[in-house]
This record gives sequence, C-alpha cells and structure tokens, in this order.
Amino acid sequence: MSVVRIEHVYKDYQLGEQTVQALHDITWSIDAGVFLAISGPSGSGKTTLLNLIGCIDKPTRGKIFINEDDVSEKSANELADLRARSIGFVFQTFNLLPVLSAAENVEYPLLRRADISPDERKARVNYFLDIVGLGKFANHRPNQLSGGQRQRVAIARALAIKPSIVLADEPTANLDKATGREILSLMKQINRRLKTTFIFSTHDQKVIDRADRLVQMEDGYITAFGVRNETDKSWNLARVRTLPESENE
Ligand SMILES: Nc1ncnc2c1ncn2[C@@H]1O[C@H](COP(=O)(O)OP(=O)(O)OP(=O)(O)O)[C@@H](O)[C@H]1O
Repeated sequence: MSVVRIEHVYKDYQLGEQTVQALHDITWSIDAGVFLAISGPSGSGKTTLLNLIGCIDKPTRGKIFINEDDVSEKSANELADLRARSIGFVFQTFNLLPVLSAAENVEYPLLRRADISPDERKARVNYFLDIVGLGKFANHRPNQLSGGQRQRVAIARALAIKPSIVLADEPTANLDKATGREILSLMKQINRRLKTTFIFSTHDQKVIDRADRLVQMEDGYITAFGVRNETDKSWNLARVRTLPESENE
C-alpha cells in the first residue's frame, strides 16, 4: 500500500512580482515501510516536497494522498489533526523546547491527543526514550544534552504519536560525522523494528548510502528514482526526466 501518493503536484512561491516555481509536475507513490532519501542540490525542492508531504504547506496544483486520504481539500484544522496522528517530524536544528525536559519534549505532541490517557502518555514517553537509548536522561533539558542526544529526543518525540511516516529534513546536517552515522543507524533500526516509513532529505552521500529507496531532484523536478539492490547494495536507478535544455547547460 502507498503511504504517500502524489499526483501532478506543482508548487509556486510568490516573491513580490516574481513567481518561483519550486516543484514541477511531481507524480510519485511511496510504499509503506521504506527508508527513503530525497537527494539533490541546494534549492532543488527537497524541503518544499517534505513540507507538502507533511501537510505543513499545500500544493499550488495537484493532489496528495496520505494513507489514501486526499489531503488537498482539507481545512487547516483537519490537517493539524492528521499531522498529530500520522506524521512525525525531525528537523536539522532539533527544534526542542528549551524549558522542557527530554521526557516533557517527547510528551508534548501527545498533549493535543484527547484519545491518549495520561498513563498511556507516560508509558509511551518511557518506551520511546528507551528506544533511542535515553532512558537515563529523561529529566535533562536540551542544553544538558549533546547534539546527538538532542536529535535522539527529537526522534523519540516524532515516534511518540506512533506515526505512519517520519519526515526528517537533513537530520544529520548539524551533527559531526560519527554522531550523524549513529543517528542514521538508530533511524534505520527503528524503521526495521517498528516498520515506520522514514523519508529524509540530504546532500550527504553517506546518508544516501544507508537508504533503501532514493529520489533525486534537480530544479524542482524529480530526475531519478532508485531502489537498492539488497544483494550487492548497488542502486537500480530509473531516470525519469532530462531537464529542459536551458537547465541542462
Ligand atoms: N517561502 C519561500 N518563498 C519563496 N521561494 C521559496 C520559499 N521556499 C523555498 N523557495 C524557493 O524554492 C526553491 C526550492 O527550495 P527548497 O528549500 O525546497 O530547496 P532544498 O532542495 O530543500 O534546498 P536546501 O538543500 O538548500 O535546503 C528554491 O528556489 C527556493 O529559493
């Protein structure tokens, strides 16, 4: 089943008089359970695409389905509800609330879920802090944690709602290489263990090398889809578009 389906999506931004075409005619379907990297140079449209999949922003044209539910026509409240139930976010800059402890940060997205009891909230906080290896750091505030530990808290926070998708925008960009590798291994373990779909953007070849699906972007177009060959770990790349002449030069 597709966890995300994108049909002929365009995204334009208006900058004064100028229209910036950030995405052009994206059609794509993402299978549940994949560990997927979106790669491409700066400005190619990775963040824009993640924001649309995460229902933080709406396409200018086209349709997006999350778990086969058409989100294009939903109201802001309906989208907030969908995000609170189905989509976890991990950011390059961690985005933890500095006055809250690690446990309180993980609990935070659960507070808007009336269907989750206080006992269940506590149980989930403990469970997901353990999963990311931070059970002993529950009472630490973000400034008492290392960069890697902060990103672990952010991953636990993303997972606490038991989302079908975790979206991560350059999750290792603010970490040193070794810590970045650890965070990626942790995300991959969680992907295997909980079958959560991970979709992350990156410039980093080492990060791309850990993915099992790949989408390459350039100038707002998807230029290739990749599927990892599990036997020899090579990529089977299907090129889907050559850029228009002027953009190829
Ligand atoms: N809010 C905005 N207003 C106007 N233009 C925007 C806005 N957000 C993004 N853009 C433009 O849309 C295009 C795609 O940007 P986007 O941030 O999606 O790229 P990216 O691949 O994520 O880049 P990076 O790797 O640098 O984060 C760029 O040309 C960018 O300048």
